[in-house]
Amino acid sequence: MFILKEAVQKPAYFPPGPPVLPVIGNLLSVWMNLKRYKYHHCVWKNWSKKYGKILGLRLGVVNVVVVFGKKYIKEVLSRDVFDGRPDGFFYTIRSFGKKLGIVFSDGATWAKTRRAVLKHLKNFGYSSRAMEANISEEAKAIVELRKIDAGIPIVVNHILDVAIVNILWKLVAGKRYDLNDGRLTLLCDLITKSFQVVDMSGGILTFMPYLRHLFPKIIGYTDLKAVNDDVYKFIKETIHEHRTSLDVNKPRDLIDSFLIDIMEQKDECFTDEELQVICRDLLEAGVETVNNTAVFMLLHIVLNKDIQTQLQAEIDSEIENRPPTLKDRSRMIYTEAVILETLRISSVAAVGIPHMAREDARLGDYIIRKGTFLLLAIHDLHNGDQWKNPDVFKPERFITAEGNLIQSDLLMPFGAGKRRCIGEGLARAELFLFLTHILQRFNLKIPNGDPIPSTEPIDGVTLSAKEFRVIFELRRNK
Ligand code: HEM
Repeated sequence: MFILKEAVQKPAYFPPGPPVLPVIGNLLSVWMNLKRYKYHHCVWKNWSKKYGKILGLRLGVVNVVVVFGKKYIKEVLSRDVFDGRPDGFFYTIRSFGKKLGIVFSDGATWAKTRRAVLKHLKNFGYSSRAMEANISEEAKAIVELRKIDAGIPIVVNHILDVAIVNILWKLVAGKRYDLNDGRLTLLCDLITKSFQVVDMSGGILTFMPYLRHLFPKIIGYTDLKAVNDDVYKFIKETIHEHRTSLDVNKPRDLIDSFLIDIMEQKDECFTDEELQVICRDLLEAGVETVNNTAVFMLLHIVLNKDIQTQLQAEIDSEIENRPPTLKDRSRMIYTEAVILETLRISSVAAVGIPHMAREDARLGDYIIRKGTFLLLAIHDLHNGDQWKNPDVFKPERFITAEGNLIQSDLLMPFGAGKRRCIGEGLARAELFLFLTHILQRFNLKIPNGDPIPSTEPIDGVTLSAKEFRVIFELRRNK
């Protein structure tokens, strides 16, 4: 086979990486290494052992750099020159072929959109007591539903996702769905499926987009298109309902407020398409991440009986039988440590969300050319040798000898800098309230005869847990 070390000329000072082939670059080696290492983030990690903390890849015709270690990850996250988002087909197919919304846009339009979305979310209760009440209402609904099937084994991977949509959708669209709502459940399943066919680098669809005409199913195009059609049908209907009942003097939620911005032409970037992509960004970024983390959290708890017992002891002594509140967090160090340990060991955003160099810039000893995609090795930062026994789920690593919580700067599940996740506060509040509500009422058990569930994730845009069953057994006197 024709493999030459520098068969394709890499730019001067490009970080070192595996040999590249003409046209496809490293794509063949990625594919072959995936067979061995199973996960994209493990392939990058293995190469970084040989080539260093700033790993240079050529995927198809795109330069991709994977950045390892706290120092360089922080540097990328804090410098404006690296705060772009990739242009590839995978990223823009979800937004009408353009850079719209918050997650995959950049420059001045992104900054304006991010500001406007945060302002509107706050106006409707984001980060307030109303949001807490909203999360608690959903946590109670989850508990009520589990009481019905208490004692019966159930697959837990999707028992939370409609509740998570509801919490966001109340702010975005002023709406709540029944936790068994058929359409919402299907929509969540479709989003999950589409997240599992591609990884965050955008896969073949970004690097060789023309292959979608030849192998649409294999490279994930069929699933992405299906999710596009269904998600936008749902969003367009929701926006239409809002438009037909809009009172410009009484905006009810984010969609109403944005429709008013569009009517008043406050800015040329406020368009109907922009609003649709914002809704999609919030739905996808805010549901899959929280659901996957919460499911991993339940998995670690069901696998570690001692941890479950300690959590329940803390809940019983600090909360007793009243509903949990966010105020309880400051006293519930062990519960908070379990959440941090889950965010560490099961880092669902394994390489963050890709950044892009907006100009040529130096990073370490290398020049990162304008347009280079930057993936951040967050999973490795959270699971590397810098942690003692990183493969062991041990909440105590986040607790000092005096019993205080440790905020480690090696833990960056939500990114950092200007593009830091806008949902961090919401996600942390959801994880706390879901966990405390559930363990206050139930013991979680693996059904007799079921295999011990694996903590090995499913690869994808975000990592997710493989399907497993749990019995929710009502606690005595609860
Ligand atoms: C455990 C849950 C979550 C995790 C682990 C997570 C993680 C992340 C990460 C790593 C980024 C990229 C930061 C960067 O580019 O440097 C991000 C961005 C983002 N997240 Fe989250 N997230 C979570 C929950 C949420 C929620 C609940 C929302 C909904 C409000 C949300 C909305 C967003 C948005 C809109 C962005 C894009 C920000 C931008 O590009 O300016 N996320 N998140």
